[in-house]
Amino acid sequence: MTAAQRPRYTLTLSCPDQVGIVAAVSSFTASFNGWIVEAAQHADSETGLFFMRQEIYVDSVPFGINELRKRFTPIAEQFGMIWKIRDPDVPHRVVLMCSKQDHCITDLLHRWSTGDLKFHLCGVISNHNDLRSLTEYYGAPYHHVPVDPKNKTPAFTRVESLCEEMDAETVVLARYMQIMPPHLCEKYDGRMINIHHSFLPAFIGAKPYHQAFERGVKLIGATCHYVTPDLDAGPIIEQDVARVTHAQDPAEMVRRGQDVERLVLTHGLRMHLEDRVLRYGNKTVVFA
Ligand SMILES: Nc1nc2c(c(=O)[nH]1)N[C@@H](CN(C=O)c1ccc(C(=O)N[C@@H](CCC(=O)O)C(=O)O)cc1)CN2
Repeated sequence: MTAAQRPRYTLTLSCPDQVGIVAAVSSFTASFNGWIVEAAQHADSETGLFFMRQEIYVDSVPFGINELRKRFTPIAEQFGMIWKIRDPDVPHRVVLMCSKQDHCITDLLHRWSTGDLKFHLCGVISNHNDLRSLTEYYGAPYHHVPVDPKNKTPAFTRVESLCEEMDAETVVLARYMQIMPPHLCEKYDGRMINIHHSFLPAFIGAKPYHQAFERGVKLIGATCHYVTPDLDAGPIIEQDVARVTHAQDPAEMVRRGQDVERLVLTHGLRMHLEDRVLRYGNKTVVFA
């Protein structure tokens, strides 16, 4: 087994900044000869918040994860931490959502099938049937939930019950082209991820490439962000851009943009799955 394959606990925390946090957490780990293989921290001067992420070899901890959490609790309480220790033996349960565009979900399904992206795929939900055969090729359950534009409530009630039945921890909108109702955004706050096909905050809403063409931009892009009730305004996880010129029409912009979208979504999901994204307000710390 290589070092990279050696299982790790992931500890993430945020708390009011003060002297002694790193010392306290690191001394805690050292007190039982815990082996820290990765550590990162950020002190945000604007909010006075402190963020930390540590990876600790599981086999260096002489007791189980429940005992580890129990022993860490007094330190967390001392510093007023919001914290989590993730068990690598418990796979991250993910539901993917899509509409008709296949470039993002194809990339996610392939990377899931090869183990490049490590998560438990609970299933795929779509408002169209176009991507059923693709999904079933990968052996994943496909749930067609059509959306009636005149009354969307039944569809999103079904989406919510499916996500509950599948015990979804994270929901990924892989070019799912419906606006999620506020109650679902709140229920999956910080656990619903979208790929928007523009370099936000430019060109929110529908048809951003056409908006970009009309504006004559020289860069197009994609943004992976957490979903909030405010459309395409949630905390940003990852972004990237690609060059365009006067010579590209909207169709070519879409083609070039799709390569950016799929990589931005994959990278953003990877950061989320590895607990590298810590959210505060409408911003994030990403310990890439
Ligand atoms: N509550 C939120 N829902 C969604 C977000 C979000 O940030 N908050 N991101 C969008 C994705 N998106 C652009 O990336 C987007 C999708 C759909 C629409 C839209 O106007 N859809 C129409 C229906 C279009 C159709 O039927 O084809 C609508 O919902 O009325 C705008 C932006 C995903 N959802």
